[in-house]
Amino acid sequence: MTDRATPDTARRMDPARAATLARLHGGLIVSCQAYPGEAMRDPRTMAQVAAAAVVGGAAAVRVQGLADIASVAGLGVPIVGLWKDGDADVFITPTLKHALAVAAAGADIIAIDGTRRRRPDGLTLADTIAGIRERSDALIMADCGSLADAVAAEQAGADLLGTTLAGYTGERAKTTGPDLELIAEVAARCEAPIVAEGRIHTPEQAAAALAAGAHSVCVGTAITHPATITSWFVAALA
Ligand SMILES: CC(=O)N[C@H](C=O)[C@@H](O)[C@H](O)[C@H](O)COP(=O)(O)O
Repeated sequence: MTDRATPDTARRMDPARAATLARLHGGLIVSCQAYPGEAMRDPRTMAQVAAAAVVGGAAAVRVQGLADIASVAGLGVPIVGLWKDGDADVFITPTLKHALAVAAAGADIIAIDGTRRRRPDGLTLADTIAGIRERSDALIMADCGSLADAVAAEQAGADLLGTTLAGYTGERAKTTGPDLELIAEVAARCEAPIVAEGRIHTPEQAAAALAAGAHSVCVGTAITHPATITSWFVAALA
């Protein structure tokens, strides 16, 4: 059985990147994102939300947009950065150019679209990862939507495999909670550490994601999106 705490990929890594990976192991990544037009969409607000998450024990934060990434520097935890751009299917850090900008803004881990879909700049995922490696020391997290994506992303050289896009690409049903089946399938097939992400709404679901084989767990909405959380309560009262 693979020792997922120290997979081969981490053993081959330089010490700084391996240390960042080790800090995430068994930990909670809190995704702090506000969406276009929302009241909390302000880098200062997101930095305050991220700071509160760190006080609560977050092992890392995940933030969207170059200004937000820069605003969380100095929190003392690794930053997973992404840049959502465009209306096409591939919108999470869709191109090499976006990825390099995310690294330059201060991300320790660049979250990129990790699917097998065509990317807007025409590069393959492997080309994109190679281009990032040439110019940046950041770790690379592939946001995947299926087992086939995860297998391909690992082959392309991703350091972390996220289940972020499960239920959003048409390859998997959108489960009510986390896609635990996918986490287990990826854990059985891949050696790279898995970040369980997407629709994890309770501490019990977070623990179940780890038990299914995830290396770490990323929670967004249920911690940092008050409009949605409020709507859950309002719906329960109806
Ligand atoms: C699909 C997509 O665009 N996911 C985004 C990725 O960064 C975010 O909108 C999610 O909030 C994040 O993945 C965390 O997931 P959840 O909010 O379900 O805990």
